Amino acid sequence: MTQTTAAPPSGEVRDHVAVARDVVKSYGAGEHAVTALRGVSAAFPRGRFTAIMGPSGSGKSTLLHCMAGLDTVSSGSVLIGDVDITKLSRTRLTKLRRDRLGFVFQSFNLLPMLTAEENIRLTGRLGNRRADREWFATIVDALGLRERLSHRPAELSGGQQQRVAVARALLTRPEVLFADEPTGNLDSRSGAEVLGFLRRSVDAYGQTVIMVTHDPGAAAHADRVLFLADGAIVHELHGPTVGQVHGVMRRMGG
Ligand SMILES: Nc1ncnc2c1ncn2[C@@H]1O[C@H](COP(=O)(O)OP(=O)(O)OP(=O)(O)O)[C@@H](O)[C@H]1O
Repeated sequence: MTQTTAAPPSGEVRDHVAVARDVVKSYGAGEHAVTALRGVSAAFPRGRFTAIMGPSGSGKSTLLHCMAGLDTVSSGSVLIGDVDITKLSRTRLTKLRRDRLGFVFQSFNLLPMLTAEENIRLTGRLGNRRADREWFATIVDALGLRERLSHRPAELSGGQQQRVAVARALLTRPEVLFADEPTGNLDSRSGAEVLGFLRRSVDAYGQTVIMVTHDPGAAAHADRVLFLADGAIVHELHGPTVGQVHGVMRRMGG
């Protein structure tokens, strides 16, 4: 197995909540085959915010989906904690996703007939213990949703709907929150609110966040930015500024 500097030796896996090892992903077969990931290795530290950037078609969403068990890999492995999810049966993978991972997508994916509160509680796995009630209240207040809990999605702005989706994703205290273009459908002010909350969830609650974005301003909220080009990680920034992210994207032609 080839290993890049981005992947830790196996003894260090416990410090990384998610690890990709030499992940290859091809779609289709024969002359129509497209290789979206060409042996990507990357480790995602616990309690850190990582952004994934790169030109359109570089493999960002494919990497996120493979890391989150939403898509299969062609070869290589993906660890969540110490579990290689590429080896799990479909049933066990579904359970792991439900129990240990959270998801936020560009489209908010709320159920239109349910209120904001019902959408947030949708996973149905929050008990009525005091700690659970307090966590629900903490998230709702931090996201400014207290006055909106009885509203249906159609009665909420895009930014409010995405905040409901973020609340739903965080309610189960996932080991990793995966976000695919979470601000892609939002105006810049609503986007900044959602990003500010993701940042606070990392700083205040130790949340691990892995986010795909096109937006250098969004990526600058992260602790680290990985840059993909043509299915491979080609650059990495720590403590990125908007200007630095722009600079790398410009050099990549993105
Ligand atoms: N289901 C699929 N079937 C066939 N090819 C696919 C599929 N999904 C992605 N691809 C291809 O894999 C490559 C990487 O796609 P991916 O969506 O991961 O890129 P991306 O960097 O997220 O792009 P964008 O920024 O435009 O969303 C592209 O060439 C894309 O056309």
